[in-house]
Amino acid sequence: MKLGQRIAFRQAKIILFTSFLIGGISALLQFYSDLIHVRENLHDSIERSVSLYTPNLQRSIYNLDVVQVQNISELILADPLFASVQVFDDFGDQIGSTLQLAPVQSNWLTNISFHLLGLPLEMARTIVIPSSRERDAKLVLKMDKHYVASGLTSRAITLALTGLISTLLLSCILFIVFYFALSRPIQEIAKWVAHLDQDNKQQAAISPYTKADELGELVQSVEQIWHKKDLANRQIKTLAYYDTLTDLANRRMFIERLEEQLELTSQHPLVGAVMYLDIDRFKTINDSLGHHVGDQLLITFAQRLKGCLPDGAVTARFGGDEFVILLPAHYKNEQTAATCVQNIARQVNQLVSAPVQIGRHLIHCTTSIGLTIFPQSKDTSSQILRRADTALYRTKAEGRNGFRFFDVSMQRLAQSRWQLEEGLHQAIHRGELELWFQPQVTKEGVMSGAEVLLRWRHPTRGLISPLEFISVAEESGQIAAIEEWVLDETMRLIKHWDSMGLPETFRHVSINISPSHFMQSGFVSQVEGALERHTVANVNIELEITENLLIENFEQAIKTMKALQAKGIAFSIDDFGTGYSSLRYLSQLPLNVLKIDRSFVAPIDHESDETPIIDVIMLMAKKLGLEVIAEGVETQAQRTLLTERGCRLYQGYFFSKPLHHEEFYTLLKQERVLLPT
Ligand SMILES: Nc1nc2c(ncn2[C@@H]2O[C@H](COP(=O)(O)O[C@H]3[C@@H](O)[C@H](n4cnc5c(=O)[nH]c(N)nc54)O[C@@H]3COP(=O)(O)O)[C@@H](O)[C@H]2O)c(=O)[nH]1
Repeated sequence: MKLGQRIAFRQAKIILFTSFLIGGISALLQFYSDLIHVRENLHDSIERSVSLYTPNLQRSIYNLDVVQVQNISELILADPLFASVQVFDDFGDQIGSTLQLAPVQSNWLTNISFHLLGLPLEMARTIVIPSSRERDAKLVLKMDKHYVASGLTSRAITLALTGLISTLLLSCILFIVFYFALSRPIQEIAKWVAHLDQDNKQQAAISPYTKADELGELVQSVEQIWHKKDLANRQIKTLAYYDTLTDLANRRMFIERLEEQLELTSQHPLVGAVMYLDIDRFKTINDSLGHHVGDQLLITFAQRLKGCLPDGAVTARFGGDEFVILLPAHYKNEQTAATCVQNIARQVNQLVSAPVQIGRHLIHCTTSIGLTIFPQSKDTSSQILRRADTALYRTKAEGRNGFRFFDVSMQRLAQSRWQLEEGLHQAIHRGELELWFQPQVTKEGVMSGAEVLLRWRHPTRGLISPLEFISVAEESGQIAAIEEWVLDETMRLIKHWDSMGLPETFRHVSINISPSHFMQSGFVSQVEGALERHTVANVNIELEITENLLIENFEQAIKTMKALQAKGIAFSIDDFGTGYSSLRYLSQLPLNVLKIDRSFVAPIDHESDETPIIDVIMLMAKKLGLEVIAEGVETQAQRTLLTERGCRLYQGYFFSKPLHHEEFYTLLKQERVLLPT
């Protein structure tokens, strides 16, 4: 900072100016009062001298005693006030005169002082002579300018000097007092604040001023503001680099660390690894048990992960249930890295699979992991992450709860999956989704209902099976929108067919519902909305759900089912027999139909004896008062056996393959018996 800008400098200037102004004014006042006083004294002295000698002078002039007159003149001149004395008689003749022998020459200072005193240089006094009638005698006195003014001049000089010295002294004292009381503390506070601004924590701890005055309050306020700012800074840093839910690193921090590792591997022949993982069926757990339970599960998952990783590993959460682990480049070669990473992944799979108690829910979850080693040629952080993510998808596609290393063929699969996901976003709006129906028939071959099966007529790839895109829709969160379209479109079609006429034997239509969609909070109102938009009078709507969904989310499922049952919706369990449902569970659910899974029907032809399972299913259905439908019936032998076991409804290629809705309606209108001849 420049000297002129400093408070102390400006303060010194103000003090000097003020002291000089006040000192000057008081000196002038003092000088003026001295001037009045000196002037009065001079007048008195002159008057005294004149009045003292006037009677003798009068007498001497009257007596024409020239010698005496001269003597008196000299006596008057003895008074240093006068430079010369002249006496004139009543005839105007000078009869006495005297003057100083060596008068001191006056200078400009005495001239000014004399002028200020306001005295005439020469003054004449009348001396009355009693005998003379015509005129009076006269005493003419000339002032000694130097002597008369010297008192005032020296007084003025003394005043000016003492004023100057006292003003300078006062200024110095004031400056020192103000400097130590104000300027210096302000300077120190300013220095302290400047260091605070550089986030200097040590500096913040040393208070520069502790007195309990306004500056002390200022320092306290600054300290409080700094602490708040420091806290906010730390919060911003935490938000920028950490995941708030789990306290793990976030994507940004992970990428920075990964790039540091890439830098390291470019200089040293070392190998590291990245693990990409997610919790299997997390979306279903989250949607069905609520976000609070989902959050608790993520926190527990994060803690378990941290507990089983080696020192130096960076664990991050990228969002949702996506976790990524960086194993730093410590390994000497790819082989060692792969073995270690594999062991860690196995450990993670095991640890995570231990059940988690959250409130009253005991949650069993598993994890899928994708692994990759780095560096590979011209690796970047995003390429490494993409490789690990691709390997994760492979793990999921191959049945979840495990781990896979990335290989090149996965890249192609990931590419095509990504294309599917992108295309699905547009499929509804572009009218690429189609409804197909597969007849469900009685043992007499009469079509009593149908299952709605979705198809995607892709602009370049042709007809795509739901087997290919339903899992993509589930994983990318598009399933609810797609199935909402299926619900709405099915009911619209049924209403339309009903208005054109439907066979009386055709009584129900079943629609597949994905578990993650079924467990969403808005599901009931979605179905109600579709029912309201398209009142379907003569055909029952049946929703097909899977066993595992019911077991995992029993309370929520039962609530949803009951709400929809009240609106006339029926429920069937798809793929029955492949899950773990018990009689106790099933008896509590508002179910209507059990669908025997294709995997129990197919072996009938190969003489493998699955009939005990079919018998048990039939028995369970009977006990629970449920209808049974066998799916995947392809041969007469299968049909015969199922009929013998008491099954009355069938679905399968033996009767009809799924048909485009227009073709299906044509078939339906024919009211044909669907039995191959
Ligand atoms: N969540 C939703 N899932 C849906 C929806 N639409 C279909 N799907 C499910 O996709 C899976 C594959 O369906 P798809 O390719 O249509 O296959 C169905 C039938 O074509 C097939 N089938 C029927 N009979 C036979 C047969 O005799 N042999 C044989 N090999 N296959 C046969 O089975 C599928 C129907 O199975 P299921 O639903 O279990 O009754 C499938 O799992 C569909 O559920 C949708 O809108 N949402």
